[in-house]
Amino acid sequence: MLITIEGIDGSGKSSLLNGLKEELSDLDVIYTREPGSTWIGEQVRRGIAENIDPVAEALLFCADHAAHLGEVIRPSLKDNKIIISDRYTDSRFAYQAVTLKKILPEPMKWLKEVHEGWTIKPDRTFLLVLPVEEALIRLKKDRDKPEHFECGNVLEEVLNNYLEIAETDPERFILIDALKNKEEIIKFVADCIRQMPHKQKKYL
Ligand SMILES: Nc1ncnc2c1ncn2[C@@H]1O[C@H](COP(=O)(O)OP(=O)(O)O)[C@@H](O)[C@H]1O
Ligand SMILES: Cc1cn([C@H]2C[C@H](O)[C@@H](COP(=O)(O)OP(=O)(O)O)O2)c(=O)[nH]c1=O
Repeated sequence: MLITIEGIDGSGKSSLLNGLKEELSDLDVIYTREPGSTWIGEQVRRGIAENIDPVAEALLFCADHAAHLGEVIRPSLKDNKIIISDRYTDSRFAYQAVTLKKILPEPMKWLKEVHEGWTIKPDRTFLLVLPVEEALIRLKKDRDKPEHFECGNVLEEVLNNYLEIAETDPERFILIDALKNKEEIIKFVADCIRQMPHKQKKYL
């Protein structure tokens, strides 16, 4: 079972994941993230830090996703594990549709085509919905957070993309009001995960 957590920078994804580790400690869960912790993930972070060409950056994120699928997602699904990923494909759809906007005529269409045929769709996605101004306040408090997208306008567009994507797939998405307190959010998501039917599926 593949569960993903999405939202703009500072929306509380890492906090939620950490909380779930405790709340779901009796379950055998694989926690993972994109960009990943492999050498490709390191190159993605380097690309972000050095503000590289947006197409190069988008393709690095895709390469990282391919490695993530090969190294973590597919093997864990084969073992019938519960996987919870901090960011996944929707991050590309939400963020790169903005960064590629001035380069490609239809970035979202391009991004969907690039992923077609090899990615694996999550069973459930929790989207933390937080107003950009609150995210910026939270991020300012965290000095160690990347500042790549700490520009309100970009995050505003990213948030809108997320909401549009969620609208097209209401069965997969659960929207969370990220203004609620951490404990309440963690408890709600943990309960949702416990209630999900965990059936054996066949994956490539
Ligand atoms: N529900 C919440 N209410 C208030 N502050 C929060 C909440 N969730 C997270 N935070 C704080 O906001 C900041 C960013 O949270 P974080 O989990 O790192 O977000 P992300 O991983 O999405 O960037 C951290 O200082 C965190 O403690
Ligand atoms: C996975 C992914 C992340 N990103 C961006 C979102 C973040 O600004 C940055 C780093 O991600 P991350 O380390 O998850 O940052 P945060 O914890 O603040 O959300 O990379 C993309 O633009 N596209 C992607 O496909």
